[in-house]
Amino acid sequence: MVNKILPLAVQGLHVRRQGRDILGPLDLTLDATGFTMVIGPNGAGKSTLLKALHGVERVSAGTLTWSAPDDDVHARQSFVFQTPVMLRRTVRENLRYPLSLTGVPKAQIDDRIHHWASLIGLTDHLGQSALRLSGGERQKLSLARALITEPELLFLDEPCTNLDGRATRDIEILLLEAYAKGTRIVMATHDLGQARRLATDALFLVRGALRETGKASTFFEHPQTDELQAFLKGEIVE
Ligand SMILES: Nc1ncnc2c1ncn2[C@@H]1O[C@H](COP(=O)(O)OP(=O)(O)OP(=O)(O)O)[C@@H](O)[C@H]1O
Repeated sequence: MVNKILPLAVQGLHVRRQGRDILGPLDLTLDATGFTMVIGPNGAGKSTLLKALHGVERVSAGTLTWSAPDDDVHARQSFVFQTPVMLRRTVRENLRYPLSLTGVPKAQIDDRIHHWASLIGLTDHLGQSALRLSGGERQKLSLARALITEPELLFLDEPCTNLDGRATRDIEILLLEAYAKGTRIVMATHDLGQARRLATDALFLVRGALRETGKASTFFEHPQTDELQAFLKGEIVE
C-alpha cells in the first residue's frame, strides 16, 4: 500500500478543558510507515492525543498538516475505541456499514465481508446480532470494521484492556498482519509487554507533555529520561 495522507506534521497541538491544559502544546511528525505505541500513566493524555490526531477532539490551538486534501484524510483513517460500539444489527451489517460509507464497489462487498468474518472467526455468526457476541468477539468485529475499508492509518485506544490473553493475541496477530500490508498504526496501551511486542517506535506522555520518543530498540532498552526509566521499571510516575 502506498500511503498518501502521511506524513502528518503536528505543530503546537494544544487541548485545554475547563481551564486546564490536558495536552501540549506539542509538536510531532507521523511518518508514512510504522507501528507507534503511545504509553504513559493514567490521565497522561493518550486518548486525547489519538482523538485530536483523528480529528474527533476539539483542539484549542495547533495545526495538523496532512499530505493529502481533507476529504481523503478523513476517509482513509479509522479508529478503534477501548469499548467497542456495535450497531444493533447483525455481524454482517456491522461489516457492511463502513463499506457502504466509503463507496467500495458493490461487487466486492460480499467478498470482503466473508474474508473479514473468516479472519476473525465469525463466519458462522454473520446472521447473528452483534450485541450477542462476547467481549473478545466484539472487539475483533470492531477491528475488522475498522480494517475492512483498508485504511492507510489506524488509531487504537487501549483495544485489549478488557480482553483475556487469547483474544488479545488474536487482535495482535490481526494488527501485525495489517501493519505488514502497509497500514500505519498508532495505538495507546497500558500494557508494557504489548508495547514491546508490537512497537516499531513509541511515544511517552506524562501530564499532557511528550517526554520521550524514539525507535523501539532505543526507547525500551536505553530510555533517556528518568521518568521513562522509572515507568518501564513499573514504578509509579505521575
Ligand atoms: N472533556 C474533558 N473535560 C475535562 N477533563 C478531561 C476531558 N477529557 C479528558 N479530560 C482529562 O484530561 C486528562 C487526559 O485524559 P486522557 O483520557 O486523554 O488520558 P489517558 O492517558 O488516555 O488516560 P487513561 O490511561 O486513564 O485512559 C485526564 O486528566 C482527564 O481527566
